[in-house]
Amino acid sequence: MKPLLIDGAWITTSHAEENRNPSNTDEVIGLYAHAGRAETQAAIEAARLSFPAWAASTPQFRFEILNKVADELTLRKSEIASLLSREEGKTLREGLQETERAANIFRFFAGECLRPAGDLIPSVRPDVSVEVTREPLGVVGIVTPWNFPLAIPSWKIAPALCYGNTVVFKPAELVPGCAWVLAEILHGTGIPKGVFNLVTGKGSVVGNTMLSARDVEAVTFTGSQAVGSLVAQASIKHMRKLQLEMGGKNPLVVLDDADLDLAVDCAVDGAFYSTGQRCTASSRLIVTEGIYGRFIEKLTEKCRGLTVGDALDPATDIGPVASASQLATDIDYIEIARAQGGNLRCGGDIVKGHNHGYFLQPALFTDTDNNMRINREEVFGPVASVIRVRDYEEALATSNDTDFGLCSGIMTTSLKHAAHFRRESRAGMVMVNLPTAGVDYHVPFGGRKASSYGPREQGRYAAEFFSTVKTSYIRP
Ligand SMILES: NC(=O)C1=CN([C@@H]2O[C@H](COP(=O)(O)OP(=O)(O)OC[C@H]3O[C@@H](n4cnc5c(N)ncnc54)[C@H](OP(=O)(O)O)[C@@H]3O)[C@@H](O)[C@H]2O)C=CC1
Ligand SMILES: O=C(O)CCC(=O)C(=O)O
Repeated sequence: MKPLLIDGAWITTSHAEENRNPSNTDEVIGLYAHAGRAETQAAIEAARLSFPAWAASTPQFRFEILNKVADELTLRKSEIASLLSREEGKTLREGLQETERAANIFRFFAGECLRPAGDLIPSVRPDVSVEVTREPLGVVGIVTPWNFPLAIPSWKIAPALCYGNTVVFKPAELVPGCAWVLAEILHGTGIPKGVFNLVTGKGSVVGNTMLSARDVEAVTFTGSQAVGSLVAQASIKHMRKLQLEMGGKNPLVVLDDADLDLAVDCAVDGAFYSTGQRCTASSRLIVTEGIYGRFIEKLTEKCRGLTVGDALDPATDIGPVASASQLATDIDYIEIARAQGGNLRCGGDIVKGHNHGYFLQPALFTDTDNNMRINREEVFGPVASVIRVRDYEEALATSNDTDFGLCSGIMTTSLKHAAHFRRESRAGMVMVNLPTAGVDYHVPFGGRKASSYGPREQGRYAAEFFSTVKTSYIRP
């Protein structure tokens, strides 16, 4: 059994669960301890007790710890990427990219430990100066989803530790393996005991215990809207600092003047790579009349050419869906879209001959309108739909007509339209002539409306969530 990490010690439990490879469900990857209430409370207590010393540690010490994690992730990237692909179903190429991204995130925040923070401001009063400093929050609870089992934990754990907080980390039940490797690496750096704690287990047990604990000063969560709102309700009782990253229904607008090949490539990448299981996925393709026919033809041809298969097979373009329940959700939405009048142009079938994995041929719908459920609700699978519009104005209005606001994109050679879209799109991130998915690791990440709540993640903006500001008035 792979144990929990609490207060610097590996702890086994009376209950453990196995995880399996979604490319081949006969393959058991490992057996992982499931924490109960008592273990979760012990992890929170360890994080509370270790906080003062970690908060007071030198930036150089924290820099060295985070840098060692980056080095180790880089050194072990092939092994870790292969585990990621076996556990979550991303292709090996995508697994390697995610592992490199995690290493870069730790390296970035190692550097952040050493960068100046704060301001010295003259007061409006004579002989007084104002010093604005940043301080850590305390114990931070980290709750993550399964779709980026290494990168999302990294972009929460690295800044939490960088700014002097201690951590209790609860990964998604589906992907304990990547979380465990991250814990093993952190432990191996010589990080003081209790500063980083791993509690694998159920959201309803570990997550709930974390949310009801007074000593958890802040919670950062990525996952579904349904669980996000539970996290918010539980946290508000404690007036706890909160950061939520939830779903998206991201539009990719394709205008008449777009480079056709580039538009098709970006649509395929954004909609279907990583099996469409990205909150930044381009699930709504909004296409103007003049390019519609040519775009659909090329896109359909390209979709038909995608190879769905085992995540570790180098010939695979699209790995399996991550779980049986996600596959059932995808199939449900395909049926709903059909029933509401969508035309299933290609894909949408379970791939034959792969009985031991969750393989779905990417589904492309045409003849949909923005009011259909397929265009209003997040599917989180390899399912995309095309909405035909008259012109740029209708495309912009349609792209903004959504409850979500994570990411948006436009394919055009018109500087005027690109600039207007960048300004008027009501999303946290805007892409011009790029897929909506696939973001940099050193710049702010997050959205608007139902997609996100609280300060942005990643880059220097992460300081807004993971630290608090103190304003001191000083008369010598
Ligand atoms: N905007 C974004 O950045 C992203 C959004 N998502 C969204 O996440 C969804 C898929 O991820 P998924 O992991 O299934 O999402 P969930 O919301 O089901 O789970 C996210 C995390 O919350 C935990 N959790 C579940 N119940 C509770 C609870 N009562 N209290 C505290 N924690 C709990 C889960 O644990 P357990 O696994 O044990 O249930 C998991 O660790 C998609 O629908 C997508 O919309 C995903 C990735 C990124
Ligand atoms: O598109 C990306 O690079 C990031 C996506 C993401 O964070 C997510 O799907 O959870």
